[in-house]
Amino acid sequence: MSFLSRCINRLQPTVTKTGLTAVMSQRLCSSSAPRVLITGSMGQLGYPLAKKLRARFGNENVVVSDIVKPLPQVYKEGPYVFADILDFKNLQEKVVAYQIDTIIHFSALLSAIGEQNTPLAMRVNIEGLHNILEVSRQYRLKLFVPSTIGAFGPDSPRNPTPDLTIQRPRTIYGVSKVHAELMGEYYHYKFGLDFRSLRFPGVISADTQPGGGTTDYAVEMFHDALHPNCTHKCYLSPDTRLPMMYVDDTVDSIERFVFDTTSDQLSRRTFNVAAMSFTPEELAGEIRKHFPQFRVDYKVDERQLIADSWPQVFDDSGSRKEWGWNHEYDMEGLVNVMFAKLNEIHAAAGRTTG
Ligand SMILES: NC(=O)c1ccc[n+]([C@@H]2O[C@H](COP(=O)([O-])OP(=O)(O)OC[C@H]3O[C@@H](n4cnc5c(N)ncnc54)[C@H](O)[C@@H]3O)[C@@H](O)[C@H]2O)c1
Ligand SMILES: C[C@@H](O)[C@H](N)C(=O)O
Repeated sequence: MSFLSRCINRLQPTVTKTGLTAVMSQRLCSSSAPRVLITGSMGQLGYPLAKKLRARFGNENVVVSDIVKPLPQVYKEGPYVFADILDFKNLQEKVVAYQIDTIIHFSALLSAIGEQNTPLAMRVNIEGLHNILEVSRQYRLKLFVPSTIGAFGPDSPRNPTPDLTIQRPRTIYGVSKVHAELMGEYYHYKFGLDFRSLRFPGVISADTQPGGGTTDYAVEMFHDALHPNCTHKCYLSPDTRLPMMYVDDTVDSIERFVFDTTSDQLSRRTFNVAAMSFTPEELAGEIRKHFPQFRVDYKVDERQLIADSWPQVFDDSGSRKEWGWNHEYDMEGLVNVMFAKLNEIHAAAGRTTG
């Protein structure tokens, strides 16, 4: 029996004619390293994750995609492709051409920007997710879709917020993320899709900027502390407590959860992950240990209402127990690493800081 016939014989009888080709090509191409497609990879999380996965699986095995034109260096590091998640055929083509077996789906409009353009947020976060789920079902891919603290709302317990509780968010971002969690779980139980999701706190990073979230103030504070004025204008009140995480922990959690955890370790498909929680005033206090002259002027705006409906402290005991999650950075570690990284970036650009 030829290799090809053996592959065809192993196909499940329920697969349709179109699906047959998809599964066949998937099996013929399987090798030890996964073939990963990251959508929305030019945002805050995508590029750091791509770097980490490429170091482990090889540059060619991690295809980064977005709808934006990146800096020239991105093209030199490995495959970068245009993938609009609203274009189903375009997604199918990328999955087939690059022999993809895993999608990390990052494309989204975040909480604050989503409120400014609800129709677009619905298209990208809901219609786009439907395309990603369908392409993953059709080609039998593993699928990771991040969720967020924003998937909870004012009726949820806020301190701590457990994995399973009331979820009635009041932003289109939160509604679309609850939808993603439920649809992914439905595809898992109905079609056997290996869907996984982690709910992240606000992510803080030095070399990539956030894209319109409610937690962005925490990133901006670091940049402002290094500015000659050493002043930050904060759109949240001084005592607004929110869960936060350093980007290296975020990337580690995804790597471990998606690539080092087997399905039978998991009792469900969606988990909270946490690292620390702080208020603007507490972060400013930690920053003042490095820059004693650092000042914060508070002028709250509409993002306060969003923050007031979100968890203050996230209970991630499920992740710690079931798949061994453990964070590395607390608030002090975060502040140290952020200033070390930002100083490197400024030095490389020939700028002085402070
Ligand atoms: N950054 C955080 O604090 C945080 C926290 C929790 C969850 N998340 C989730 O993680 C994911 C990534 O977040 P991020 O901070 O990198 O977001 P981001 O806003 O920085 O990046 C999103 C990317 O999606 C792309 N995009 C928009 N429309 C698209 C389309 N039609 N097709 C393809 N790509 C499109 C954008 O060009 C952008 O590069 C999101 O799903 C977000 O909800 C992020
Ligand atoms: C929390 C997270 O989902 C994102 N940083 C936002 O604020 O929208």
